Amino acid sequence: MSDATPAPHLLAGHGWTPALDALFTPHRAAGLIPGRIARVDRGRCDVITADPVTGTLHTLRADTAPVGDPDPVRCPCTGDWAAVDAEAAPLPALRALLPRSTAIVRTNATKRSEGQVLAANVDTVLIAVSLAAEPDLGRVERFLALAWESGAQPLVALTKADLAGDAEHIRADVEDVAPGVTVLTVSAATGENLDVLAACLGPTTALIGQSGAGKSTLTNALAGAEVMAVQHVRDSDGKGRHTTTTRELIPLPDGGVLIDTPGLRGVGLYGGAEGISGAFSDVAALAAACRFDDCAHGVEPGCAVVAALADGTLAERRWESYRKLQRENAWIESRSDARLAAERRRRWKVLQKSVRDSGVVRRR
Ligand SMILES: Nc1nc2c(ncn2[C@@H]2O[C@H](COP(=O)(O)OP(=O)(O)OP(=O)(O)O)[C@@H](O)[C@H]2O)c(=O)[nH]1
Ligand SMILES: [Zn+2]
Repeated sequence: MSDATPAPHLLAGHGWTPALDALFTPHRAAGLIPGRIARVDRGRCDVITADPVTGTLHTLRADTAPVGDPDPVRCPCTGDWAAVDAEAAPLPALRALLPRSTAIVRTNATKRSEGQVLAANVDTVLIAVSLAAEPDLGRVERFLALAWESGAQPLVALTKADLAGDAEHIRADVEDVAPGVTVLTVSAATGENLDVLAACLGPTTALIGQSGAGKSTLTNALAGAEVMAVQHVRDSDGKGRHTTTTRELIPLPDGGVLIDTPGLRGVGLYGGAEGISGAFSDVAALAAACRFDDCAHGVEPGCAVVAALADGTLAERRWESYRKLQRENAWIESRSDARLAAERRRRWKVLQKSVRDSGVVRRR
């Protein structure tokens, strides 16, 4: 090195930042090393660490028990940064998790009042929606609310564009329900827009969507390698189905990492008030323009929502979709663990903000 600037940290390509480095100081003093969790399964995880002597990255198999928590939302997950005790015996162990900047949390599919973290410390939430059939706009809105709630920037990829008759027309419809979000048509089969998509990704991107949306195929296309198993269904008997079951952190050729998540059947929001406001910023703006602050958008005079529904500026379908998500959120927030989790996320956000405001800025 001819100049005095320090070499970037070996984990910089995996999202390590000066802000995280500052947070890590006490752990470094305790002889621990930083690592990013690539996958978690049954009390163990794969954690990516850097060896400063050899200048190479290593994936360690580590024990997650020391950072286990009765609350599943606080348990280690893909994307978390951990303080790793590499010398622990019989195997390396996680000693602490760094505070999360963002987290995609949905309600657990089996225990509805419990949260499940799909990915942590994500900058971009890439929502894959297949164009093989007409997209369900309500489901797209639900994914968008989940994405906005995480604290990361959503991005929509309409996949399998090669199979759609009028991809541009559908894209315009989806864009209408996604204020503030870029919506791209892509095809892993033809390569359409893959370069544009790659340029839109943040340092860490999590890919979410329904099973069969083409997430693993897109991951492979973006990674430029066969890193994920793709569904191959033998036509005769429907057997031989391989779908994504674990989350993996995959480095991308132009820098940054991608987290593929298992296909989601249903997306239950988990403390989604901010997410719903983000996904429905147009509706929130209308509601703010009503004459009365406590307008119930029914019979009140000067209701901007009713006026927008009457003149068609706000679609009846979208208004109903908004109200449905709000009702669902009211129910889930009435559950104490969800409420506690929402409070905790607010505290994380405040902490992250104070880290950002201290002048050490995250790469965007
Ligand atoms: N024609 C076409 N087919 C595609 C494209 N991308 C994916 N597919 C097909 O869509 C099917 C599902 O793709 P996957 O990548 O396995 O979908 P997934 O979202 O990862 O599914 P899960 O792992 O179950 O969540 C496979 O048969 C792919 O070959 C595309 O761009 N064009
Ligand atoms: Zn109103």
